[in-house]
Amino acid sequence: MTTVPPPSRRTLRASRGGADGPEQPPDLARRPPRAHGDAVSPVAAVAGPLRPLLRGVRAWDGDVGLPHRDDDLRRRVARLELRHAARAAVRPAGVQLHAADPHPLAAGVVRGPPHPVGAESAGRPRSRADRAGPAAGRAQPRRHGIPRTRGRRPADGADGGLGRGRDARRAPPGAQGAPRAARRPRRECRRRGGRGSVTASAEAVRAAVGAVVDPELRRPLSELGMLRDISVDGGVADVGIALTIVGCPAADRIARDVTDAAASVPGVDSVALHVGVMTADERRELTERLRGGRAARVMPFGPDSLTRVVAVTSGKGGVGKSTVTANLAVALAERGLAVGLVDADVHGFSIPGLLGLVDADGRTAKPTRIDELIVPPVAHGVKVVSIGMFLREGDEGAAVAWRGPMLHRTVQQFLTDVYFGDLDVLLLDMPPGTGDVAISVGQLLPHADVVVVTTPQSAASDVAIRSALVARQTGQRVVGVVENMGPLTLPDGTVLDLFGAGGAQAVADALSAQGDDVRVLASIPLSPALRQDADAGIPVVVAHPGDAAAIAIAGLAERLASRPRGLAGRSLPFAPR
Ligand SMILES: Nc1ncnc2c1ncn2[C@@H]1O[C@H](COP(=O)(O)OP(=O)(O)OP(=O)(O)O)[C@@H](O)[C@H]1O
Repeated sequence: MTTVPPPSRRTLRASRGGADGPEQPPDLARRPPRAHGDAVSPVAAVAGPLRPLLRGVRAWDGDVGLPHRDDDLRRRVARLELRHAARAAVRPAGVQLHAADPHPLAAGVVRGPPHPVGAESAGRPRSRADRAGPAAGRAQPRRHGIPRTRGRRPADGADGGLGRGRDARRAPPGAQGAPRAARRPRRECRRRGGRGSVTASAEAVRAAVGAVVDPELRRPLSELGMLRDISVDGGVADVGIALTIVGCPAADRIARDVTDAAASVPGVDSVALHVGVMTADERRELTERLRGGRAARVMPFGPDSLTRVVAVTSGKGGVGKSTVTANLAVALAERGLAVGLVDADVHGFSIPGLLGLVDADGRTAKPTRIDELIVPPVAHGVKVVSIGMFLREGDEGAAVAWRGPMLHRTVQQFLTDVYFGDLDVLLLDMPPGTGDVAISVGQLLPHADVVVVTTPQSAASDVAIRSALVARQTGQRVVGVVENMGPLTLPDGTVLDLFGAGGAQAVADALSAQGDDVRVLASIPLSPALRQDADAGIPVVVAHPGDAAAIAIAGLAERLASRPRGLAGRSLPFAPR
């Protein structure tokens, strides 16, 4: 993947508390995240003339306003979509986060523009399933009765997806047929030379295709109910799949992986792929399954959750908290953990830019919406959500000027409506200081661990102590202090300590004196490489893993990952008599 440095990332950051920014509605699930970079969505263009017909319909389905209940209208819109898509698959102008797709779908397949979902830089170790290709993800013998160890494990889905534990509810293998109107023309893949006398069975093709992992949902297609009719006739595999939504940003990759998986089955000479779209009922069933039985809008990160929640905070702004958080998230993901990252710095969001989720034109990757569920983009193995992804196109540089209730609702929705799946670690990039968001997060996640970032300077460390004390007041546990922008060793061996030294230790000592023992977890030096990589949207732990700052961050990840979770707020697995 070629990631083009977004030169204007800094200018994209919303200024804190500016007054002229557009007030955004707080209900993110009602906002229609548009396909990334889509200048004019083909679906929107089609649905536009139908708007008057749709008026008065209360329940909206997908991001183009299709009504749930009017099936006839749905079919008409679907037919129009097909016709429109056959004319042109819209690509946005300008440079994209992905290089051009070398395997474009056949004309007529509705597809969105390239999307950084699942975006990976060249240097990032890929998940086991990714590394080995689709065939390697083929159904493995399931092991029953063996307790899962948390900690190091392959990326979501690579080890059986829904079978991962608590929220497991398996989808029926194969899915109901797609409506005829949603059928897409065939994508053909012909193998030269054939496989001699081997005869492929439809079951073998279904197993291979079903094991393909959806790059957004990170679960095998068979468990997501995305398989349709699959048959084999004389070496030709006829494979039907259903995407979750029209214009699914991951459509290209799914189609490619499915075709490759089917073609890898011995005896298959060519593959004819039919791409449809799930019905509203199927989507509803899917979102319920993804929630694992949890009611809509219920936070999955409560005290009994197995996900460790770590809020990264600072007293002062500009100490490198967001940069450290983004790199820490990637470093944890590189260790094989399932990691989510919530950019709770709503006014000063910068996480999308730091993780390469902003393209050269300043467009931020958009989450995919499946009904009420928001599927976050994935960057360097980390599922990311930020308010920057919900701003209207063209508004990315505008200020987010919200007061407490709006901020609270936004953070709450990030935690309830975004589908993170089964996470090992959820990191929150907190705004600096002790404002509304810090208090909201304290209320919503009182069992969270807190890491305090400070520079060595006393001006920063003094304020950092205060923000840690507020976290403690809400019940959160301060697990350590990170010193950033520490002394830098120059090539001639001299040491440049621009911000002095010892600030983090002072914070740790002050907090230990007033409560639990708090240690300095890492000292990250000033690093030109870290700064340049941050501006280019590539975490330094990926771009320059040998840099002293990257090594310090990797050490921080190691220390955090090996640290046991606190039991505060968690119910014990027995009842006293
Ligand atoms: N160790 C470091 N060496 C050099 N530059 C750094 C280092 N850490 C952070 N920076 C740079 O410092 C600037 C501020 O970093 P960042 O935005 O992460 O701070 P922050 O604490 O999150 O700020 P805010 O709270 O205002 O969002 C960025 O330009 C970043 O690249």
